[in-house]
Amino acid sequence: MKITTTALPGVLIIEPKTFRDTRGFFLETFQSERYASAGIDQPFVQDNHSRSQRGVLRGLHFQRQRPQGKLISVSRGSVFDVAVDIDPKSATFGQYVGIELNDDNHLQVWIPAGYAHGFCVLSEVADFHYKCTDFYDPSDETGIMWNDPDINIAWPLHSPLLSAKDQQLPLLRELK
Ligand SMILES: Cc1cn([C@H]2C[C@H](O)[C@@H](COP(=O)(O)OP(=O)(O)O[C@H]3O[C@H](C)C(=O)[C@H](O)[C@H]3O)O2)c(=O)[nH]c1=O
Repeated sequence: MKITTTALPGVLIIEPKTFRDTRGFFLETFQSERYASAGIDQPFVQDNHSRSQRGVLRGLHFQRQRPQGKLISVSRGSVFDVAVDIDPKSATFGQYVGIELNDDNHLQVWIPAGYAHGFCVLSEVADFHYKCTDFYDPSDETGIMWNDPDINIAWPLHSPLLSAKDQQLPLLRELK
């Protein structure tokens, strides 16, 4: 397993060891001791799976009182995954990292609690999986606009398919 740090504190890119043979491939998508040795040692309490069509963008979301750490992977298709530093006390406040995760590179991203997260779909369909360190609480969910000019994310698409909720998210500068 190869771990790469990013410009955002604690956000890691993980490349699990993939075993390929004439049948296909095998990889361990999570192993508690190995991931704990990389600093991913908070217990996971919920696994999520979303499927989206090409052009969908989900995000940018975060949780206010019970922020979730997320271990993200893609089992089908390709997405551009983004984490944004929304902590005004952070030296990297307002900065983001973005990376393509797909069913060929098998890359994963660890996003600690406290970051905003979103992704857009680059393939006909994408199956998106993430392990969370806290439970879902709809009353605790909020977010920021995908195309916030102060963050200026270089999304690889221009007119995403957004949920009604995501079309009305505030800008980072508007957060209280
Ligand atoms: C997130 C979530 C949603 N739901 C239900 C609530 C809605 O009826 C339906 C779709 O929810 P939503 O539109 O909020 O799903 P996404 O837009 O994929 O939200 C997620 O998108 C970005 C990428 C994230 O990182 C967050 O985990 C999360 O905000 O699933 C649940 O029952 N449990 C959950 O944990």
